Amino acid sequence: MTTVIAHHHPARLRRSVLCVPADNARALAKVRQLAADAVIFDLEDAVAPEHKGEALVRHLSKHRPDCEVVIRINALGSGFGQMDLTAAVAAGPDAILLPKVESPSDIQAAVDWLGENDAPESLRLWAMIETPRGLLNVAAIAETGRTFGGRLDCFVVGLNDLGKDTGVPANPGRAYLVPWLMQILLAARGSGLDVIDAVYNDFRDADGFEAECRQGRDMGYDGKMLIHPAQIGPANEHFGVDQAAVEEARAIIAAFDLPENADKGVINLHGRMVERLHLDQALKLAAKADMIERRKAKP
Ligand SMILES: CC(C)(COP(=O)(O)OP(=O)(O)OC[C@H]1O[C@@H](n2cnc3c(N)ncnc32)[C@H](O)[C@@H]1OP(=O)(O)O)[C@@H](O)C(=O)NCCC(=O)NCCSC(=O)C[C@H](O)C(=O)O
Ligand SMILES: [Mg+2]
Repeated sequence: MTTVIAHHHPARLRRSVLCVPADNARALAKVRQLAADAVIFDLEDAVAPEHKGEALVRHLSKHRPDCEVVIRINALGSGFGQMDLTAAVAAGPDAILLPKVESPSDIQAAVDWLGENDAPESLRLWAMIETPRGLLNVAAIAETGRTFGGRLDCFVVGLNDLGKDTGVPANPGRAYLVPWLMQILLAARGSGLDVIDAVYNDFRDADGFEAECRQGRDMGYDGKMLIHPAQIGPANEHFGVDQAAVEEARAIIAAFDLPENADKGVINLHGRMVERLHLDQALKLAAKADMIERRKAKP
C-alpha cells in the first residue's frame, strides 16, 4: 500500500526554463549570465549518444544560486538512465527531469533508486509528459506528487515527441493540442504541481513565440521551456505578474487584515464580493510578485 504524504511543494519562479545541451561548452559557458528562472542541463535529446557519458555536469557548481538547476536524464529503461542518474545526483541539482514518463511506475522506479542511493530528500523530480500513454495516464502520474515521498514537483510538456507519436503538429494556435495541454494542466493542479509549456522550435520567430507565451499563460501554465537565450526575456515578461492585479491583490490582503474583517469569510471591497478564496489567490500572486522583485534586485 502506498503511503500518502501531504507534501508541501515550495513556491518557485519558473517563468523561463532554459534547456542547455550538456555537451555544448559555448552554451554552458554562457548560461550563468542569463536571466532564466531555471536551467535544464540536458543529457537526453540534445546530446549526441557518443557524448552522453562525458557530459559537462561540472558546470552546475558555478551556477547562479537563485536559478533552479535541473538535469534531464535519459529514460531509466534506455540503457543510459542509471548512469545519468548517478552523474546527476553527484552534481547536486535541485531536480532531475525524467523524459517520456508514461505511468506512476516510472516515477516509482526513480524514487526507489534515489532512496536506495541516499539522494538528498530535497531533490525533486520533474516529469516530461510527451507520449500518448503519458497523456492518457497523466492524472495518475500527477497523483504521485502527493505520494511516493512527494518527490514529483513539476510537469514539462514535450510537443515534439507528442507530435512524432500522434501526428498532431504544433501549428500556430495549437488548436488540436489545446485539449491535451488543458488535460495536463488540470492533472498537475489537481495534485499541486507546477506545469511548464512546451518549447517553441522556431527561435528566430519572436512574434510567434510571444503569441504562444500568451496562450500558455492564459491556459494557466507557470512558464515555458526554452531553447535559446533570446526567448528568456519574453517568457519572463509574459509569465510574470500584471502590476494592476498585484495592486488589487495587496488591497485584498490589506482588507482582510483589518480587525473588523478578522472573522469574516466574505467582505465588500469597493462594491465587489471578495471571499477568502480570493485572499488565497491574492497571497499567492503577491508572493510571486515579491519573488520577481527580489530576482530583479540581484546584481
Ligand atoms: C537551437 C540551437 C542549436 C541554436 O544554436 P546557435 O546556432 O548557436 O544559435 P545562436 O547563434 O543564435 O546562439 C547565440 C548565442 O547563444 C548561445 N546559445 C544558444 N542556445 C543556447 C542555450 N540553449 N543556452 C545557452 N546559450 C545558448 C550560443 O552558444 C551563442 O553564444 P556564443 O557561442 O557565445 O556566440 C541552440 O540554441 C540549442 O542547442 N538550443 C537548445 C536545444 C535543446 O536543448 N534541445 C533540447 C530541448 S527541446 C526538447 O526537449 C523537446 C521536448 O523533449 C519535446 O519532445 O518537445
Ligand atoms: Mg521530448
